[in-house]
Amino acid sequence: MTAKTPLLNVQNLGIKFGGLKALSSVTIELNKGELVGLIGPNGAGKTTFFNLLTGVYVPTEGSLMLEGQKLNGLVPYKITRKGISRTFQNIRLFSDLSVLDNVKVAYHSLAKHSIASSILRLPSHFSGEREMEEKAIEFLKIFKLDKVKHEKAKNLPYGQQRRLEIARALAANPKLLLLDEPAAGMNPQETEELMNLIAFIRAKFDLTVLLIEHDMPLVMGVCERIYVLDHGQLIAQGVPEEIRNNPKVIEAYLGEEVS
Ligand SMILES: Nc1ncnc2c1ncn2[C@@H]1O[C@H](COP(=O)(O)OP(=O)(O)OP(=O)(O)O)[C@@H](O)[C@H]1O
Repeated sequence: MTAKTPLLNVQNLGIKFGGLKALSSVTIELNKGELVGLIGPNGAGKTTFFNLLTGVYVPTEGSLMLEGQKLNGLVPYKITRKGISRTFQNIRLFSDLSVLDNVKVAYHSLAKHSIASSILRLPSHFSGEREMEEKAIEFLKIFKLDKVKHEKAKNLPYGQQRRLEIARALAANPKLLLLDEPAAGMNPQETEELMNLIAFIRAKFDLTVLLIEHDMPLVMGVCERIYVLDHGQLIAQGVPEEIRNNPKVIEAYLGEEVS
């Protein structure tokens, strides 16, 4: 990758569902290390964009490149291995597994020890397991979840479940982390803590982050740049101050306050 190659390069991306163009000609570039927001009114196409980036949907137009490598047509687990992880708008944890196991599952997808060594219980299986557990616990400490590591995920309070989802996404060792409304349902104090946590993990893990969020103070406070979608099209991009004052953005939100 040359210095000028963006980490993520999305050109003229689009998808149709039957007659509906859910996304049309979307061009977005993210440079390594950036923390960027993706906003837009309900139904604008934000989650569809994440689903295209992660291989859940296959684009009907345009291209997707990560570090200069084409992602179009790759299945989700291959895209995870290439370095894109996500969280979901509606939390998707393994609710009956422990907090620790939820994070270890993400490691298993990347594990060096083979399935054969696991089945045969070879020494490499045990050292792999130990290493995985140690790393998982390290992550849980960062997210202040180590004390509840043996709890079932479903028994955690909502804010902790959201943090666990991010911890799990990070365990897959992404270059690009996609967060889909991570502050949804959080109270103001939890939201503030989350903002600080996102900034912290970006620096610590050398991440690039793309954040979908309806909480405008959060987006404006934490993101360096923002893209705005409306009816499947990109209507604005810029630094928070430009977005706040952009008439197209204000109109798209139909009088909703962009504070
Ligand atoms: N699998 C699908 N089949 C048909 N239409 C779909 C599908 N997925 C998304 N859409 C449509 O695409 C459009 C964009 O939806 P999307 O969920 O991406 O919006 P969003 O910006 O994430 O909205 P919200 O903020 O409400 O989550 C909507 O009209 C939605 O109904």
